[in-house]
Amino acid sequence: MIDRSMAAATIVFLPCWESGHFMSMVAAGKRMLDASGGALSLTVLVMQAPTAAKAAEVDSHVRREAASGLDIRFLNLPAVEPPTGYVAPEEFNFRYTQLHAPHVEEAVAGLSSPVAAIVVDLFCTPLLDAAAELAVPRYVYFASTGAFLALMLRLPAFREDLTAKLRETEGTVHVPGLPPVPLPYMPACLSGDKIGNYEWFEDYGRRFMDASGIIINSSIELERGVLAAIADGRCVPGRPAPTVHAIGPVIWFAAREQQPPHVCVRWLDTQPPASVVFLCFGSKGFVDRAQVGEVAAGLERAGHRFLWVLRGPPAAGSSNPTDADLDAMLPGGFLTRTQGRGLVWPSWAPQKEVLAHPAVGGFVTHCGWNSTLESLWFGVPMVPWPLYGEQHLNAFELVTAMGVAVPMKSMDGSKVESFVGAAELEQAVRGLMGGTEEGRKARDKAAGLKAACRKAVAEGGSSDAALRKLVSEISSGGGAPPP
Ligand SMILES: COc1cc(-c2[o+]c3cc(O)cc([O-])c3cc2O[C@@H]2O[C@H](CO)[C@H](O)[C@H](O)[C@H]2O)cc(OC)c1O
Ligand SMILES: O=c1ccn([C@@H]2O[C@H](COP(=O)(O)OP(=O)(O)O)[C@@H](O)[C@H]2O)c(=O)[nH]1
Repeated sequence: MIDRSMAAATIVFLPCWESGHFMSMVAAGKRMLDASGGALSLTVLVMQAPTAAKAAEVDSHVRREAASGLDIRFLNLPAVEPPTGYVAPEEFNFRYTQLHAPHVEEAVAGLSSPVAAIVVDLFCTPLLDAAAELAVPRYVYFASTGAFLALMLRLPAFREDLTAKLRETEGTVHVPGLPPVPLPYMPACLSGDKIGNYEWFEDYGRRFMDASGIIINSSIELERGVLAAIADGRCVPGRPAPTVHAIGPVIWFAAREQQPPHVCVRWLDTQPPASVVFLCFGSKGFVDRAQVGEVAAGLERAGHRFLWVLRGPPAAGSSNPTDADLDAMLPGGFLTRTQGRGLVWPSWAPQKEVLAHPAVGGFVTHCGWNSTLESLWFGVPMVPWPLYGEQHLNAFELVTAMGVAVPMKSMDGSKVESFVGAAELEQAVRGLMGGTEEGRKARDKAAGLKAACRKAVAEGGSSDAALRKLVSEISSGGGAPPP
């Protein structure tokens, strides 16, 4: 039980430095604060990001959120020396995170408020050990899909089976709650020549079992099958998985009231309802010049209105795309030929405002989970173009389980090609914008999931109920004790 005579108990959050993870977790924390009705505060322990650019991004999030007036404290952890001699980003991330363990212990020991729970990002589970000594409930925040969680939970127990399967070039993998998943839809780090990263990923999955619960940015309505499979113990044989608290969609909106509308929004204001296809590929997405040519030709031939966020390759030492030089990247005459019916935006775009706009009728997306949830929140059907991470699995789920997306030919059946030809983009865009029965069905399904998402987080909805139960569990000190 938490001692009420002391300061409000605090939930300690340990987010990953990637913006999509960091902001998703802070937004979830705000919901937890709100649901606690003042019984809890939030302490965010901020690891210094491994690059200066990422550290600056995190810093700007922290400054903005710290000024929000909510009961959130941000504490910077001391910097650590980045590991060397790693072979994969997953290994780097694991080791870099783990190096923060003593700093986390020290920071938590120094807090003046009692600690009600510790919540770590899905890629920071090495830090669950640091929390073990404190005998408080410890949770994982999972900023991706239930399907990806089901797969990660399966990795340790099915090591032999799965590694053998993943080394093959054809076949399917059983992700409980999903139809059989063709191998090319496995997260990139688990397939082909990257299989050596299996053990790092397996370790993340194994550590999930040490948590008192897993808080996921999803909802029963979006992923009933996989969430039931996890709850029924179909992922880890002989041992129930921790309770999964599906509190999503968690989406964060920036306040822009004081600013004039963005150029993209002003352009959309001049377009007819549901007439524009939006193309945007997340915080990391860019394509090379050859691929740009195919996209341009595909859009020209499809004949629909479009808003295309086109970014340039990252500068040396960075993984973030740069603003694109449109004249250098686009085929000659493209902008003139498509004037009036297309806008190519070379920089960061206000994606949520774009998806919320009535003129937008479809979204060609890299299937990052935040982008996907934003699309569903506004009822916009998608064409998946997965790029990295778990996005191929997300794409499979959107097409096969949710029915809200129209696949490109390059993603049909058992193969996923990353290079997309003009003809297949043209065909998919035509379908998405209502030219095929498949596209019309995807639009209807997306409208249905829009309603379901909003119902889930409204008072009395499934995600709202899960959030309140979670917060009540944490504030009464009654979460399942860590094993
Ligand atoms: C966006 O920037 C980064 C993303 C990742 C990243 O890496 C990754 C690696 C894997 O082997 C498997 C993954 O599943 C995976 C996922 C992943 O993150 C993305 O997170 C987003 C939330 O911000 C979103 O949910 C996307 O769908 C995920 O793909 C790693 C990274 O650096 C370490 C990034 O900069
Ligand atoms: O031009 C852009 C590109 C991305 N985003 C936002 O950045 C996040 C991307 O997160 P996601 O999980 O989809 O992909 P990631 O960038 O992590 O791969 C989402 O909230 C998008 O709305 C945006 O606002 N403008």
